[in-house]
Amino acid sequence: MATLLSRNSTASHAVLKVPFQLQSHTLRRVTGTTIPTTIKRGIHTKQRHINYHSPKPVIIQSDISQSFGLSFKRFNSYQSPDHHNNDNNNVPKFNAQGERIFTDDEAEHLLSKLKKIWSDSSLSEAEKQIRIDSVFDEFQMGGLVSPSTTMMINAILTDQSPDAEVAGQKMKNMHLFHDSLKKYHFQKELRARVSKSKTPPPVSKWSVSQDGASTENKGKSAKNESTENESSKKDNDTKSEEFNSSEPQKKSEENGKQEFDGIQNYVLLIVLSSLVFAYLSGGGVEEKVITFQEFQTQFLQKGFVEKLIVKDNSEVEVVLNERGKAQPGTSGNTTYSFSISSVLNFEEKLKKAQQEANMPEVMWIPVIYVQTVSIGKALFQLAPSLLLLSFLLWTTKKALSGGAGGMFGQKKKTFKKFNAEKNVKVNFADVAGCDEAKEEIMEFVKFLKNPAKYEKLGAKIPRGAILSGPPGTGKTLLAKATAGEAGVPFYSVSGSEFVEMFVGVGASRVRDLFKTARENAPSIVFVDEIDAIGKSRGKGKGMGGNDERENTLNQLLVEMDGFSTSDHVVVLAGTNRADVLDSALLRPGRFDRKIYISNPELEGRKDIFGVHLKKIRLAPSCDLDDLKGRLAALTPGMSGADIANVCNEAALTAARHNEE
Ligand SMILES: Nc1ncnc2c1ncn2[C@@H]1O[C@H](COP(=O)(O)OP(=O)(O)OP(=O)(O)O)[C@@H](O)[C@H]1O
Repeated sequence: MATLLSRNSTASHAVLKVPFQLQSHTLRRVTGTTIPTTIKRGIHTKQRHINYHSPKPVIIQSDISQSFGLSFKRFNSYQSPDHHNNDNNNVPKFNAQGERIFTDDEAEHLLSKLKKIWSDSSLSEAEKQIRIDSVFDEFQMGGLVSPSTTMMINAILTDQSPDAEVAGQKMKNMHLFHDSLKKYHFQKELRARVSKSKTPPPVSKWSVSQDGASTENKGKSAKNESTENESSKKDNDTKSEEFNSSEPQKKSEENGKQEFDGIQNYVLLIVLSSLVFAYLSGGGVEEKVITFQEFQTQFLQKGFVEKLIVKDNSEVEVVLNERGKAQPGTSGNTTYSFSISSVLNFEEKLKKAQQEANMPEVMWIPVIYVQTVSIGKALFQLAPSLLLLSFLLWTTKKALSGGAGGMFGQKKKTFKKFNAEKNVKVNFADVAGCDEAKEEIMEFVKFLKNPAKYEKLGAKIPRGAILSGPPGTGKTLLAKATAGEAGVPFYSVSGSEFVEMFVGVGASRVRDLFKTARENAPSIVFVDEIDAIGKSRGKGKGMGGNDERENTLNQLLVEMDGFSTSDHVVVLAGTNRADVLDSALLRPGRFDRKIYISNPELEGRKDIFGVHLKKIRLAPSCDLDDLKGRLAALTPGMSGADIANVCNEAALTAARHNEE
């Protein structure tokens, strides 16, 4: 019989050549009004032939399998269902090749099940496919070019149900059936490959064995291979007669099989490399921005869109279906997106576009709305607040932990680090003159050396002494010599060091100083320039009085009250202005000894010259006693510091004149 219908179509990735041979009762329906137009409009069909009573079998030839590198089951010839099957309707029927054959009722039953799933809008695409897979399993559905598929196509084309009478519905059912079946077999093939890869690999023909088994294996392997090759060859020969383009696929299968065995050891490496590469290259996803018109003409109208994802109401991502992804020029790694000005506007345009494409409402593209939270974007938005918060936390922490230390590059001043001397080398011999002062302060030395002697008698040693007098008279030197004589640690700090711009810092330092002294008792604390903090309180109020200074003084008073005589800490303080000190400081129980050190008299100056002239090199002709007497006579009113300076200047002058 002559060809009933033959038509070339250009738009298809899966080229099908479909000569149909239909049963006579089917052909009667096919030759009616519906079928030819339906066939003409079918996609995926490049060339179709419907042979009326053709002696040749029905052949559907597909290169879909090549597209996926899969081998779908084929059949060689269509034979009558009655040929090898019994008449029991409940028993599935198979042809001579073991392929499933449907009766008309079975095909219609399967179709009705499929239609029910396709039209269930409550299911996602993935859920639909899972249900379809189980239905196909139940019916033992054959491959894309099996008799069962032919019968299903026939059933779709000759569907007499009312819903199939809608214009274009049969064509859509064809598409849906084709897609579903393709996915079903694709999954099946993948599962088969995975299970195959899990089985232990056969002994390689070139594997080395210690015993003779290798030869046998080799022989077996070779035999199997030759058998396989033979059967493969035979199969090829048979197929080459009937399938015009089966050769490339067969080669691909053979090559794939060999390579699969050969490269399975490298799969893990490749997967890992791919993952690393994908990670480094941003997942290998290429993003393409398109216009709405491009989306409409290149994707929507061609039926390549599975769904649309509207992100943040501003961008639409186009998710392609399998056919769309398989199109030349597109790839699974490419995402297409376009921008929208407003969701309403977009919905209107999409609706219009789908109507223009004559898509029935049930087939309209599903649209999903998502709100994406970009970490980078969120961080960018929060950055100013975070920065401000961090700065506040940092400054607060600094102020609390070390006072002002660190905030403007200052480090926390610890008395241990800067003004702590545990082995003081200075003693009273280094302090010349001021014998009265030495006598008075000697009492502290004795107490610190042997406190038990005083405590036994119930005597309370004075807590502290204020050394006052003109600058450079040796107050600090005397305090240090006291520690040296007593052999106790000496902690000294200047009053001005307590005063900082931050509230609470001075008081905190006083606490630290006394804490350290107590921990290392017996010890001597020396506060130089105590007038910096110990001025009478209340003066200067109303003119920006220094509350911080008063806080520091209060803390000093508290600390001096706080330790008992058993703490064995003596507090000495130096000042040039004893008259301005707060009376609270000077009361008994605090600085109850006031030791005045004036500029040295003649004898005192003579002794001081004696101390400092010893440190410099004198001319051999000089008599030290004579010299220091004469110098003392020449320097009335000079302080100890002045005398030390005179001696030093003399040494410098001698050095300048290259004296030896
Ligand atoms: N009596 C002294 N014997 C030996 N050297 C002294 C004497 N008095 C002062 N000097 C010398 O003068 C230097 C300064 O002395 P010191 O710092 O003790 O004076 P001060 O009274 O504490 O001064 P200020 O009141 O300015 O703090 C000492 O390092 C020391 O070399």
